[in-house]
Amino acid sequence: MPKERLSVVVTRRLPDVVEARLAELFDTELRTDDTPMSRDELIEAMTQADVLVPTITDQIDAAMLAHAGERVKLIANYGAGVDNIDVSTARQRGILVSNTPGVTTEDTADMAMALILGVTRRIPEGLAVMQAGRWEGWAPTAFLGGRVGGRRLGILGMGRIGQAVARRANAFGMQVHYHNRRRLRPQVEEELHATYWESLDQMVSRMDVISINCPHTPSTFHLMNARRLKLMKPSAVLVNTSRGEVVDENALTRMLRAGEIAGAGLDVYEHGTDINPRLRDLENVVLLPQMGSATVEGRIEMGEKVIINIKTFDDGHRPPDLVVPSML
Ligand SMILES: O=CC(=O)O
Repeated sequence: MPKERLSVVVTRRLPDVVEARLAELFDTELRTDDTPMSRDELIEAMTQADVLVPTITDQIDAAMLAHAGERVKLIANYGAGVDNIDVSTARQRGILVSNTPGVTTEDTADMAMALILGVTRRIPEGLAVMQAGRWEGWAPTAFLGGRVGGRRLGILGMGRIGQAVARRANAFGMQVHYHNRRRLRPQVEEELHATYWESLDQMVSRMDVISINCPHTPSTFHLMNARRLKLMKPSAVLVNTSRGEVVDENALTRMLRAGEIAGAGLDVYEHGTDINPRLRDLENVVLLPQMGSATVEGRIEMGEKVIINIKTFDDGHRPPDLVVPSML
């Protein structure tokens, strides 16, 4: 008897090629409109399918997993960060969780660098002047930013993305420093010309630019709290392409407004789209709508990862990108 096809529910629209391949391989229910599923729809999907493919904006908490019943066996997250899923509870209930690491590393690092350049070289201010037709020509003292080369960059979280940011920063002549739970191997440190700081406080107080590249976990929530933000030099800039929850957004906003920090480049926010309105009208801030991993290539590769994880599971093996609580 032929094996029954695995049933898969996808919570959001994905790139066409990814949806087509999912539909070819599995008994797949695709989303027809590009709105997020409600809490009830997510629970229902888990009661009806073997595999749920959520995205990073679908919150899957313990209560939902408790309502999900016995059906769902794998949550194949379309995204590298899994802070949207209660991985420990899933594990306890025998549900596997996989993610899509690696494929968005370079794109996200590009965006971190773009934000560093955007803030220090005042790109949005220049763009706004051009778009308003207010440019009065070159002037020796107009739009003066800071030179990126020679600045000290402190990378908070030296995983794949942090290291990719370090490589770019080296190419721009920045001095690379980092703080991480684990120190890199000496050879990798040397390759990246990166100086390790055991004390995050000390690193923060000495850097010109801080780039946040750690995941959001209970231990990184508000790692950049008001006290630590106050340690930053008044001339320093903060860039975040990771998760908004790592930074106390209200404290950051207050300090930016008071001129206690020179600028910020943000791609992520503590409360999703509910951004502190006092951040929006600041000139020394570059705000992006969480587009760090938004490349055509990256989003297709994320889909390929999801498919490989499901297919491997379907074949009776351990999905290659299994997330276990001890990793978090
Ligand atoms: O933010 C994007 C991701 O976690 O993949």
